[in-house]
Amino acid sequence: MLLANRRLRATLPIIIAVVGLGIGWALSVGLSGYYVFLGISAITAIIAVLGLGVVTGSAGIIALSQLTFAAIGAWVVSWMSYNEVPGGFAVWLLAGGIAGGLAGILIGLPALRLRGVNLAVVTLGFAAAFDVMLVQVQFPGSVDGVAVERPALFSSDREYFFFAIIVLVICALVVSWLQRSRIGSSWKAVAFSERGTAAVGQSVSMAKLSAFAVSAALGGVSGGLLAGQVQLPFASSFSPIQSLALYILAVMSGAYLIDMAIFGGILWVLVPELLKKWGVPQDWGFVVFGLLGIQALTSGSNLGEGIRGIFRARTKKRKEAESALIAGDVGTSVLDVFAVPEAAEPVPADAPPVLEVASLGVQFGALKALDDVSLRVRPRSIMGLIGPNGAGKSTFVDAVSGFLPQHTGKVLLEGEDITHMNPAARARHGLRRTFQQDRVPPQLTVESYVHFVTRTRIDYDELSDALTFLGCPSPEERLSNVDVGTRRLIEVAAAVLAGPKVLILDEPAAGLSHEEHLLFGQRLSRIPSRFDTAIVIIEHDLDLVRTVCTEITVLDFGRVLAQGPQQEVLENPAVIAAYMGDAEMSS
Ligand SMILES: Nc1ncnc2c1ncn2[C@@H]1O[C@H](COP(=O)(O)OP(=O)(O)OP(=O)(O)O)[C@@H](O)[C@H]1O
Repeated sequence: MLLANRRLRATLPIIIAVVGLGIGWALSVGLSGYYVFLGISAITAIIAVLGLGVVTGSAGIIALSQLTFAAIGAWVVSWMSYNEVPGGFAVWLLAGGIAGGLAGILIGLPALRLRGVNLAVVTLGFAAAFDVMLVQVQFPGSVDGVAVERPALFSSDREYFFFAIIVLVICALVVSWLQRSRIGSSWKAVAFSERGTAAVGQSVSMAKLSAFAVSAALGGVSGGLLAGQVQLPFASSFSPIQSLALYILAVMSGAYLIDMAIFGGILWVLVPELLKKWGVPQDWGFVVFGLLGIQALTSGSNLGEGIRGIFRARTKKRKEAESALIAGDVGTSVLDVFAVPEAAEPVPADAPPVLEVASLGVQFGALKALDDVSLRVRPRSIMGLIGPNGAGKSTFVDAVSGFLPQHTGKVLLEGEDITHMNPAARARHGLRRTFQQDRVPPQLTVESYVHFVTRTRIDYDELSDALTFLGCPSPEERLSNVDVGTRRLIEVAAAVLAGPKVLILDEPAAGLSHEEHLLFGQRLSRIPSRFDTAIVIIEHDLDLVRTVCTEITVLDFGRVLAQGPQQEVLENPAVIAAYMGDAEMSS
């Protein structure tokens, strides 16, 4: 049943594409001439909105120049048609898309440094500047009235409508595939947390630039298609105000969902048409889109999420009822379910450390947050890093994982100096970390998140076993449906499954109940031998530290107060004094 569902989900885009083509063909022969024209306009808008769904909806980047990329695509197609470049319309369209994509990368470069309003200003400024230039330069052929040549097989309006449907289906399939791929996950991750993205070895710049490139390429294709539709394109079709309205439409509809991008593109054509029918100037359409956008931004949701929320709530209720029935039959301990074999060889006592930190120092202004901190982590060991609030534990994790490059001292991973690597490179080398705050992008499913973090596809059964062992929900579960405590467990599970040499966990059990804490401890203590991973855990709950840690390092005021085997450290009078007043210490 599960397998059948998974297969259906994998082939669903193809089935929908075939059905879409069928409907498109039926519409191309059934609609009257004017509606065919409107249909083509809707398709060009849908493709542009699909692009915005990638850059804004998925990657969370404000981009207000989508129709400028469309203008670039239209210009390239017009120029190639005017100069009779061999290959025909399909090749010109592809070239228009590539030109749009390249322009997107250029405009995306500032996005690596800018955010929010500043980025909005840059993209809108680019749109305005290009608009002025376009009015001067004009589209090739527009002055002497040389029309863009449509594809030979699709030269009539009806045929061109079907051609546009084919292009839309291809674009939607590509977007659907990208959204499900690791690169699509990186867009959603970067929208949620740049630090979280870098911590799993994904370049933040690459995630942002690829989103810009794909989005702008779709803009280019949309413009190229429009050039073939109108055959004599004009600058007024690509004005910055229209880009702005299209952006609002994408935000309002939730255009990272393909069906909602289609809905948004249809609205783009439908609203002005209705206004025209009612005798209202069509420009009032922008006001309508603006109001819908304000509603979406103030409510913090969009139409697509709203509709899906209703369906998900129903499915959740049904699943809860089903699992309540099944729960009575389960007798096996979750700890027994896991099938991954134990790592074979025990670690020799004189094995070199897998992580060595030497004389680490971090200064914030006058404050020495870390001062000459050194530690060595043995392979497959669990080291507890403890200390009072403000002792420097999180600063230590940030420095070791590369998020505080201004630190002094050295970090060696299996003897290799990684001090000068950025966080993503350190992660790829096998030093992974989790965060005190939730950094798990809620738009993903558990499976796609694990795929994103591990950078590889894990066999479904193996993944399910590992998730069960770590107390996580099933691979299909959406992260937006689980509570923060569980999301943090999933973060740990994914990091473990990435097979790091060293995994640093920053208060991983925060948000769990006391019983869950203890169960988590039991699970955690089995990870090093099963996954051949060493763990450094920051934890305030000394019960958990006692349960899982073989070695402990205590930080106080940024310095190492004590270090060594668990019992020895916890009985150290200086450590007890540092924790004085902390009831947990004496328990
Ligand atoms: N970005 C920063 N700028 C200035 N001071 C900072 C910064 N980050 C941390 N500090 C200071 O550095 C010291 C160490 O902070 P850190 O968060 O590492 O402690 P911690 O041991 O993790 O505390 P907690 O257990 O409360 O998380 C604190 O005095 C903190 O105020």
